[in-house]
Amino acid sequence: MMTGASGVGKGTLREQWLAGQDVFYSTSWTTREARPGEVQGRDYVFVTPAEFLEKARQDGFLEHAQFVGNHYGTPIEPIEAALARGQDVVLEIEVEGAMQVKDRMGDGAILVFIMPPSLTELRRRLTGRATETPERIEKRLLRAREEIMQAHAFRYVIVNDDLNRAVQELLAVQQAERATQRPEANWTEAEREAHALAATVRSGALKTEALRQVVDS
Ligand SMILES: Nc1ncnc2c1ncn2[C@@H]1O[C@H](COP(=O)(O)OP(=O)(O)OP(=O)(O)O)[C@@H](O)[C@H]1O
Ligand SMILES: Nc1nc2c(ncn2[C@@H]2O[C@H](COP(=O)(O)O)[C@@H](O)[C@H]2O)c(=O)[nH]1
Repeated sequence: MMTGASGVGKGTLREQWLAGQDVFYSTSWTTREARPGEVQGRDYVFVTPAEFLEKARQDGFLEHAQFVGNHYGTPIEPIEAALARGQDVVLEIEVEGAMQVKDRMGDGAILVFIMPPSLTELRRRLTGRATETPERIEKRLLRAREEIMQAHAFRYVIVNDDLNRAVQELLAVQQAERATQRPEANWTEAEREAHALAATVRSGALKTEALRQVVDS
């Protein structure tokens, strides 16, 4: 599961990371307006607040959260169906929902936080994407500061400065996590290399001071 601030590049990374892979990407429900070019059922299931709240009342979400004035949630049924088919499931969600997944699934969920190189760069990316008003960009950046300070709660932290390197790190995490389900003696050389690379992006040694430097930069 990928989490991190809005505009850090989660969607961009996900497209490159999962290209050609047989995994299930969970399409979220949201109450926000569709942006030009977004397609109902592909980018999101766009619903009214009443429809969203009814689904939540029926326990139809694995997690759900409010983000800058809108509801977002991961519908549980498609995930259960994908897991029953034996597919790995990928979520791309904000931090409050990611915390809910962590609480609910424990070690069963592989949690990756995507970190921006700096808040200045995050602002540049949100502005460059041109999907939000200046006011909404400021609200998303405020939320980003809180989200970044929680990065250490996730198993891996990958900095999305160089996109290609970040994709390689995501692939390594995926390969390493799959390998750890088998005895180490049976790992291939590629799995050993992936494990070593994944170890460099474990969140274990992350200090609050380092997170503060990102939000102040
Ligand atoms: N490594 C990178 N270097 C420079 N620009 C990047 C990089 N990764 C992504 N971007 C750009 O940053 C912008 C935001 O990326 P993207 O939409 O993938 O973010 P996101 O985290 O999925 O956002 P949201 O959570 O709001 O959906 C896009 O314009 C994208 O092209
Ligand atoms: N908790 C959840 N967060 C989600 C979900 N789907 C997307 N998101 C995150 O919301 C913000 C804003 O998204 P945007 O499309 O309006 O830019 C971003 O961080 C998304 O990753 C979800 O199902 N649950």
